[in-house]
Amino acid sequence: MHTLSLYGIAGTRTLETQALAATPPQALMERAGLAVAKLALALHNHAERPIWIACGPGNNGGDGLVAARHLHAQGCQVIASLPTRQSAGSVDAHAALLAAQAAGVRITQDLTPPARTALAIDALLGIGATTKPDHSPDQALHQVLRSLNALSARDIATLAVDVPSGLSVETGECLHADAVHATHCLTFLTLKPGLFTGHGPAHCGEIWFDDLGLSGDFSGNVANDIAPINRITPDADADLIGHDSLLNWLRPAHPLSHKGSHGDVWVIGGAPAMRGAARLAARAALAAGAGRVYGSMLGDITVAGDETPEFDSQRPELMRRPVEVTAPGTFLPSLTVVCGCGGGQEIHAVLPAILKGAARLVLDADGLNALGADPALQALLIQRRAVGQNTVLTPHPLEAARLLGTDTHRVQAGRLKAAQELADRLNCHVVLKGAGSVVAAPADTGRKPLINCSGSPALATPGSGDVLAGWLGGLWAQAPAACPQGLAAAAVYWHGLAGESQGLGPLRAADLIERMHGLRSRWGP
Ligand SMILES: NC(=O)C1=CN([C@@H]2O[C@H](COP(=O)(O)OP(=O)(O)OC[C@H]3O[C@@H](n4cnc5c(N)ncnc54)[C@H](O)[C@@H]3O)[C@@H](O)[C@H]2O)[C@@H](O)CC1
Ligand SMILES: Nc1ncnc2c1ncn2[C@@H]1O[C@H](COP(=O)(O)OP(=O)(O)O)[C@@H](O)[C@H]1O
Ligand SMILES: [K+]
Repeated sequence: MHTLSLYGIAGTRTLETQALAATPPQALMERAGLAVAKLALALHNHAERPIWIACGPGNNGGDGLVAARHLHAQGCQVIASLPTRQSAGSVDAHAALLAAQAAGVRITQDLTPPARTALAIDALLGIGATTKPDHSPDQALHQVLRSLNALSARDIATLAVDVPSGLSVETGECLHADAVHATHCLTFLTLKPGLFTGHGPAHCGEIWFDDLGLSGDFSGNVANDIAPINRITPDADADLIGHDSLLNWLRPAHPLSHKGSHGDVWVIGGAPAMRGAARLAARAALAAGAGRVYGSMLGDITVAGDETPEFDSQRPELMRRPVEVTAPGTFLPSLTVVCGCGGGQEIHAVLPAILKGAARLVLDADGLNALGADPALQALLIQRRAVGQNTVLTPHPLEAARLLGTDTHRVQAGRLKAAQELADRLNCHVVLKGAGSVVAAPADTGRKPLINCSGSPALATPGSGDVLAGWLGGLWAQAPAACPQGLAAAAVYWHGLAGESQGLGPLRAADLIERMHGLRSRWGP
């Protein structure tokens, strides 16, 4: 899959208005409803059991009613619930209701799903959903949301039309406590950011896309009932990271390359009791392909009592280096620094010199906490870009909240905004981790945020963030002039693919490194 544009409500509405103006009445809704019916048929494994379609009062409900008509025509047992006394809202939705009634679809105000429902279709709310319920009776809406969730909790296929009802397509936050957990989501016209970040991945299941014929068929012809559209493509709100982010990493190395051509990484972290974090980051940098990887442990190493002369006795390739950050010539241009992994309180003392000296810096974990607590360090970070030094911060949501002076809930309620705000405030690149990681660049670069669609809960395991930071450092060392946002995109996508390859259960961090390394040899020529 290639990088794809993501549009929030405003961009989607712009495209929808253009599409509506270019098509005969009801054509778009007919097309959307037909697409829902086709996917529903593919998912419907029990022909003798009913399909329940929960239809809301707007056009999302209209899509559901069109689907109901088609499925009924195919001989399926269809029951459509309209949890409102009003007739469906818009002209198109009203026409869909009349057509479904005329076709003999069973339409009821009974909000309980039929017994033995085999497939549920959530056509309650789409992009017109608001945070403050403005439509009564709310009780009815909640009852249907709960019924849909009860079905999906019993592993009954639940197909969300355009968006799982109650999920914000802008942010991926839940507008309702009972937002639908779909097993499939068929989205229309645009891919939307909220489907891929925050709660989106947990609520959408498998995501399908139908552009309703707007971008033409494979031969470049737009569908014949769509007039030539004088299209003004709105600015996308974000891009979805695709396989093309890996393009530069799928080529064999230059035949004359040597370790000196692959750059150096210096990992600084691993305070007592957290040595493993620095080792994981260093191993990851090495596996990502950095030429030479050095590691420094913070704190008095004799205190730990478990030290060997090597940085990592399991990885003799890694070189130990003293934590000497002020000596002249320390920060050579070939050096990429990964700092913070298990750094503890001790990281604070070395950060000023690192922020002043490192040409390329990945700052993670305790490095971020030190930064959040000290405005002087933030000032040093802000100055870096002006002298050609680049930084990528890799906070998880709590670290991001500390940096922004807010709480995790607020960060998660607006992940794109939070990542962008951090990038702008601190004048650096930011990877906001967690499902649907967001990679933001400072606004003056003109680059929109990216959302990662790879990944799985197999990555929710200690040390996987250290691996990401080290891997990113390892890639950056090999491509020192590359755009940090593109490198971070490659790193999160790669990391996510390795997580997906695990299936169930955690992918322990040391194994994650090997999995990421193994993927590359599998992609190779
Ligand atoms: N306009 C068109 O022709 C097309 C529309 N499409 C569908 O139309 C949807 C958008 O339709 P609408 O703009 O009518 O919006 P929706 O159908 O998403 O929702 C609007 C309706 O829901 C009610 N509502 C909103 N938030 C609520 C809440 N929190 N609690 C209770 N009720 C609430 C509103 O009062 C309104 O009646 C898309 O998501 C898509 O499914 C697609 O079929 C493409 C074509
Ligand atoms: N449920 C999930 N889905 C996708 N990615 C996840 C999930 N849970 C964790 N991750 C990824 O795993 C990594 C965890 O990093 P972090 O929280 O810093 O862990 P640690 O501090 O233990 O290394 C991040 O890259 C995050 O995006
Ligand atoms: K829906």
